[in-house]
Amino acid sequence: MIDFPRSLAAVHHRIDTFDPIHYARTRNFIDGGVSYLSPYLSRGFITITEIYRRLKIRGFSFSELEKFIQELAWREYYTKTWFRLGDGIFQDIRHPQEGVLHHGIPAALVQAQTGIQAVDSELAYFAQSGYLHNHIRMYIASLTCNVAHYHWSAPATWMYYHLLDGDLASNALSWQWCAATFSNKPYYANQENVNHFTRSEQRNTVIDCSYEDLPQLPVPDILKNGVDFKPQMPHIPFQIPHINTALPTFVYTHYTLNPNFHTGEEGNRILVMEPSHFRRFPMSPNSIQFIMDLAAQIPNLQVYYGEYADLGIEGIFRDHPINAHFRGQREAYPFLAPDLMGDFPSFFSYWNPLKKLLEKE
Ligand SMILES: Cc1cc2nc3c(=O)[nH]c(=O)nc-3n(C[C@H](O)[C@H](O)[C@H](O)COP(=O)(O)OP(=O)(O)OC[C@H]3O[C@@H](n4cnc5c(N)ncnc54)[C@H](O)[C@@H]3O)c2cc1C
Repeated sequence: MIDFPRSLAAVHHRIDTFDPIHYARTRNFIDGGVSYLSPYLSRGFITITEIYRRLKIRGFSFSELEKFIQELAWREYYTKTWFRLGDGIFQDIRHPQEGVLHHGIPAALVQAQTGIQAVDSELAYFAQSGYLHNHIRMYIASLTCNVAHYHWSAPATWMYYHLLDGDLASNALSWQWCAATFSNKPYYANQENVNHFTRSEQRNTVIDCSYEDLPQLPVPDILKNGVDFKPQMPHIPFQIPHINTALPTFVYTHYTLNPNFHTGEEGNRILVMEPSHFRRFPMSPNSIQFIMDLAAQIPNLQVYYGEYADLGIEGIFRDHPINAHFRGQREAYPFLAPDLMGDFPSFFSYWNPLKKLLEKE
């Protein structure tokens, strides 16, 4: 099981030993050279800009970095879409999901019994690991939305709950991309594809057929039984933070938990975890513990489990859709190219101009 260390030094070490060239060749394989940086990115503990700078310092050319930066740009694109649409990302974006027969989650997912060994072996310890390879996430979404015809929303909530890298934009929009409510066609993977990228040789599963036949399949019996998802509410001790009103207050959220934020400046530091948010978008005890462990790396950070408005302060914080309702001093979100503005209706309408700017640097 992959380890996610909590210290900033360990995260820097992970970036500094990452091989973007090997990544470009192998990222789609279950044993490929992926970065395992997503939990830190989702929590804002490191930013894409910081990663990019560290890789540039190591002397990689843009073409050597391109595949990895392009993947990071997907995260930026999804974040930008969240800024643009707000809560609209939690509904079918372009058009309703076609052919929906079920709501809820296939019980086979929760029980790790889809019959597809490469998927089940990852699902079996997903609640402990808090991580799934991107291709496994895509297989799960294909199976759930396009083979078993469940609406994407409840399965996305279940996956988000367990992921240490849970990011509402990357999550909802990736599910919507697979379910074709945010893309042009549904994503399908058959057993041959699963076997290739997971280095397995399984046959006779519910998806062991051609790409012509896969969309026509009746819902496999093993995926018919749906369950409702019953998350646990986080247990975070309620504490009224001590605030020195003579000093500025730096406000963090579980999406903007950056140790470099106004580092070295004197001030109050408060991580705001809003119960109203966690009731709507629950996270597992493991994910909450991960947030607490990262928060502990920031000196003098007080954890406040309560509503921001009830603090009665106007803090200084990094702009993010999660804190759209905060009052105070909003500082720019650290995008790779802060001046690149626009609506970007598709990923490539964002990536093409971004690539041009980065190539010039
Ligand atoms: C159904 C589904 C749900 C997902 N839910 C989340 C989620 O809640 N949080 C999350 O961070 N990512 C999510 N992803 C995207 C992606 O799977 C993870 O970011 C990636 O697997 C994280 O592992 P890594 O850092 O080792 O990836 P790497 O392959 O090393 O990628 C590096 C970084 O690029 C970005 N990236 C890579 N692939 C994608 C992608 N397909 N979409 C968006 N960004 C990408 C991420 O920031 C990632 O950390 C989801 C994908 C799917 C298909």
